[in-house]
Amino acid sequence: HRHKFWETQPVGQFKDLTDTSLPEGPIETPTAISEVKQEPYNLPNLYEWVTCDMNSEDTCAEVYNLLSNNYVEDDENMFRFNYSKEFLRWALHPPGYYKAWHIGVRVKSSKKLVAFITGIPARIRVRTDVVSMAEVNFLCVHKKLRSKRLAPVMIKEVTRRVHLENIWQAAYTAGVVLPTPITSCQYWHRSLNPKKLIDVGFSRLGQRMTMSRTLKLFKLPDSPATPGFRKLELRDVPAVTRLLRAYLMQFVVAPDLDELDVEHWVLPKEEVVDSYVVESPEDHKITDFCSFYTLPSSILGHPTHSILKAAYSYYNVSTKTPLVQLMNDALIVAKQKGFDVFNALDVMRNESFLKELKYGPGDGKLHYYLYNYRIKHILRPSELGLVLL
Ligand SMILES: COc1cccc(CC(=N)NC(=O)c2cccnc2OC2CCNCC2)c1
Repeated sequence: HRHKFWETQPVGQFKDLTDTSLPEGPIETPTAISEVKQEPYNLPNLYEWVTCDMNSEDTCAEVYNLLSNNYVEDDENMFRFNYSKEFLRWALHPPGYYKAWHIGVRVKSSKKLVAFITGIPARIRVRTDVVSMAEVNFLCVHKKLRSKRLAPVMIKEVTRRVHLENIWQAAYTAGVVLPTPITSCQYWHRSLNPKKLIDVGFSRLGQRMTMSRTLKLFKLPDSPATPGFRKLELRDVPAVTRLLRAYLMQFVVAPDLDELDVEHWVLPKEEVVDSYVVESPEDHKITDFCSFYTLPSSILGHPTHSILKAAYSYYNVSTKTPLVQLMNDALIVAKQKGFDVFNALDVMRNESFLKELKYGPGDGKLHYYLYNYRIKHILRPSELGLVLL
């Protein structure tokens, strides 16, 4: 009824939540690859599958335009994610990626791209179990093709192609509740450019607050406070990998990142991802690290502003600098770079700095899911060490 499709899938079902006899781990056992459906699922007649080569400028532009006009909007339909082409190429080309997992649907006659879904390979640890998974993302169906039940067949097709690579689990997020979240995170926003945020309706002037009082409230210093705070460089990757691996061990679910992963995911990339280290002035050791990714949103129907420049907290590790000070330095450099807002989920240890750094709660939740992997108890957001793009 409500979840006609998801009730047919190997995911935690709501009815099983109370059945504590069910073991933690894979729900269905892997099959031989020869057992996996060899041909693509059937699409409605007018449409055909296409593999999207994101290294092709034309294809990347088609994907960009589809997402820019049809991807996720906020609950009030005032903003829509506007992932850049550079960001999409970065997000979809991590070490070991499969081009076949970048799946499009075209109209046979016009060749117009009308739907998209992607997977990338990732090693995700669940407690002590490191599992090869697909991170599924960017599911998008053109606004004019909604309710044609295209999403279920796209999910089945990406699952089939993931199975063909002998991978049987996946991780994904959604703004809606599906069977069954492993955790549900609250998102928070820290104003950097409060005047613009109020102009475009992202924020409202607090009660008993004037604009000048609001500007003062969110004002930040011109430069970071922490001595040794600097941009991450290639030479820092081994040290940051050690720092990050040790830090992520405390969480129940977290990526198992090696140096190549860290180099791909956190080496600074203009307008895509920014990352900073704290190099101790005494002994030049890397003691802390913070990072955020660039995900602008289109502002729908505003007369003078068209883009909201948003930074999203990514991975942050503090071993010497207090996390709150490290994250305030992240706000300072984000403001210097012209971001309007800095977003964070209440995952990992983020709860410890959100209120102190004047984040306000967002009006929605981001739910995390595992495919074909049952966990015994729903996690607290602070037990989650995984940030998806
Ligand atoms: C401000 O523009 C928006 C445009 C579309 C949706 C939303 C609300 C929203 N759904 N936000 C999030 O999902 C979110 C809030 C904080 C941190 N990460 C987030 O989502 C990330 C991770 C999941 N994939 C999308 C980006 C806001």
